[in-house]
Amino acid sequence: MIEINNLSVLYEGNTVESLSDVNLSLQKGDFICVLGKSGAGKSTFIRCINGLQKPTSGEIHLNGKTITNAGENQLRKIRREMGMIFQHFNLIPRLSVLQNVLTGTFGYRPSFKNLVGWFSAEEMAFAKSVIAEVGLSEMMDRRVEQLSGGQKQRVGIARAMVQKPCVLLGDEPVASLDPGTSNRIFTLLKEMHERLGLLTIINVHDIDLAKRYATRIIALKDGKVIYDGLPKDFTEAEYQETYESQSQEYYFGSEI
Ligand SMILES: Nc1ncnc2c1ncn2[C@@H]1O[C@H](COP(=O)(O)OP(=O)(O)OP(=O)(O)O)[C@@H](O)[C@H]1O
Repeated sequence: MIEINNLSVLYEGNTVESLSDVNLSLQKGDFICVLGKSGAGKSTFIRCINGLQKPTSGEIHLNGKTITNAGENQLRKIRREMGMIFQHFNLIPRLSVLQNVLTGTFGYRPSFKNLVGWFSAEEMAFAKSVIAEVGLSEMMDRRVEQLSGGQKQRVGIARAMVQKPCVLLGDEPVASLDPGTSNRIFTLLKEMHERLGLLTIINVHDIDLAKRYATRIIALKDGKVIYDGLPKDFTEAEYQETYESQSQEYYFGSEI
């Protein structure tokens, strides 16, 4: 589904690459958690996949279409297929839940319709059904600035789902949320992932979440892939290599 060949990124002014010769084949059905310590290249990786960051060299293909050298028009079409959720939600605070979710349809609409804010009955009905799926039907008309962090991320997920994506990308989507809320958001993401047969790729700092929900873990270190495999095989040795420190479990035993 997504093929990544020899991907490297050297930001202007840097002497060290932020991604270095990354080669991966990512398949429909993979629920991938990308791990790595701060600065390892996780955000750069996600930003390359959705075309926000041009690589210095290498290519990314989504279902045969090249993302990395696509022009604006082509990129817009490709981006429709990729829903994205963010750490800080990237919602419009003064707009309602429904209005925010409807912005997810913009990639499919002629721009004059976006300007006048006209939505078809079908678009409205679909947006409302997705809002129901994320459990926010009661709050449809509430401004998002009045919601909790977990509720805001549910709006973010609904906005991504309204795009009818085949790929869901998340750049630290639970980093601002408490552990219980993070778990509920991951449960929702996994349910959507399975029901819609997505490829899901999420950057996360929480190794427990990755081990509980991912079907595949990719670990980055200094811009290189140092682990690509099953969560169960990501053990203390892999943890230490990724984070250059020992896990809490190692210090306290497996009872914590
Ligand atoms: N726009 C930029 N210009 C220059 N260097 C950058 C830029 N964006 C990121 N970098 C550098 O690239 C490296 C990887 O950054 P990136 O944000 O991808 O890491 P990360 O793993 O997502 O980190 P974090 O977990 O802290 O978000 C870092 O050394 C960072 O300083």
